[in-house]
Amino acid sequence: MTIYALSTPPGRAGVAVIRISGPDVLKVWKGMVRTTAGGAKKGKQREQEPESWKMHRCRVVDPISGNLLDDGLVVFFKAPKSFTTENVLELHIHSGRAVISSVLHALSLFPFCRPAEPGEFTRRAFEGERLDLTQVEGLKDLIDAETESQRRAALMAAGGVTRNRFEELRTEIIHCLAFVEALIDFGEDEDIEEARERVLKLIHIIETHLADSRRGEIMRSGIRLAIFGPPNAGKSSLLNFLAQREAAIVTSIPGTTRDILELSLDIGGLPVIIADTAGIRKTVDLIEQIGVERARQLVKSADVALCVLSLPDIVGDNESQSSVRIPQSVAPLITSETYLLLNKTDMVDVTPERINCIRDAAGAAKAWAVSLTTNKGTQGFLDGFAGALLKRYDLMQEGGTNQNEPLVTHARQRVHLENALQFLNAFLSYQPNDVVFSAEELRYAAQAVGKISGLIDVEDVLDALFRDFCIGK
Ligand SMILES: Nc1nc2c(ncn2[C@@H]2O[C@H](COP(=O)(O)OP(=O)(O)OP(=O)(O)O)[C@@H](O)[C@H]2O)c(=O)[nH]1
Ligand SMILES: [K+]
Ligand SMILES: [Mg+2]
Repeated sequence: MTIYALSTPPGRAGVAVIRISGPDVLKVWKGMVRTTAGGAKKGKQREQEPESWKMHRCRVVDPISGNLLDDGLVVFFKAPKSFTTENVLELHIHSGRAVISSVLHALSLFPFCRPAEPGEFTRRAFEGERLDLTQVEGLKDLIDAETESQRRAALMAAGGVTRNRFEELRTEIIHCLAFVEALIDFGEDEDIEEARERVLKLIHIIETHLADSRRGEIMRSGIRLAIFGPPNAGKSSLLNFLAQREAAIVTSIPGTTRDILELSLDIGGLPVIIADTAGIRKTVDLIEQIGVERARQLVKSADVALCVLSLPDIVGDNESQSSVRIPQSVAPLITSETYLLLNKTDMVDVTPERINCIRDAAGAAKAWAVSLTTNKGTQGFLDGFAGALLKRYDLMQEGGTNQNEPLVTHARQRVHLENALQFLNAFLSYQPNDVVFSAEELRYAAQAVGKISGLIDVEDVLDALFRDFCIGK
């Protein structure tokens, strides 16, 4: 069936693109497109196949009445060199409600045409093996990308870089398998050691990919950042500063924030889902108790935790570390990965040495000092905090290559990769003389990685590989 859909957002704009894909695209061309190219071609247009991958100036007409619907441009993509691998036609028309609906209505008059389902063009691209699943995921992520880092990662996946990296892993497993199968047929015992060493290396590579702290998945969905601390430290003031608007209520009454308030922000090009929480303290107020418990849970489950402390409340008069009083209620939530924001420097200022002292006393990763009312130090904090997040999540920033970018960006990919790892470990657990059974494990491992792309059958590749093998190896 030939399918069609408006591929641009509906509404008033310069241009709308209607995409048509399927076996009968040329019939649509003949019925609705009148190119305005002059000369000899004019009369022949109805019979000839249009020149592919070229913009043609055209009039778009109703296929039955021949009435003019709009004036625009058309491109024909000849199969298989099109997005869907089928014949594709793109009508570039004026983006107005009536223009679009008249052209869509005209398309519906063809008995062989129907409106496309959501994602159907991409599905056809997958079925035509134009895209594998990692590219389909990348394409979806590209459309959803809201920050620079998301755009870059999605583009890598959509462009096939991710696909190639998984394919390299799979090819290496298949090489190991081919090696073991050759042993079964013509085996010499020493060779099994070589196969085991190659599998060990592979295990190491896959383990490294899996030990990425879920960076790729976190970057795609957004880094979950929890702001926490004692009441009145300035947590909600911080949220408002980061959001650049009065999103949360700020008052001088301790216990103002009770529920969790979440916002999505872009910090240094990274997607961050930031949460303001209730000030953590012992309280008899039932509602506040629930808020405090929610805050504790959120801090524990967040990707990044930022503790806000009020300087006048925590420092004594003398400069020594022993004079720092980290409130009992928040101290257990501070870990070596927690960031500290020391607020209210307008009331008590601190030297950089003193900041480091407090950071060490609290056992935190990094600390900055600011005044959220006067804005002193806030730009330095923002730069430093963004830098710390970039270092933690986005290796591309540090003159990195594609190889540094996390390979796994979807939970689905992780599951298959973990399965592959199990099969490879199972291969090693066999006695060296159990070659026949252990080979099966390699086959499963290759299949597990193959499921990530969703395209290829292991047998096909094995056949192709063996064809290139010479007897004796
Ligand atoms: N002097 C001074 N006061 C500040 C500063 N930042 C915030 N405050 C004040 O501190 C009080 C508490 O601020 P909030 O932002 O509501 O503090 P919070 O941590 O969200 O408080 P709870 O929601 O009650 O836990 C308010 O009166 C703010 O105006 C600062 O840098 N200097
Ligand atoms: K408050
Ligand atoms: Mg608050």
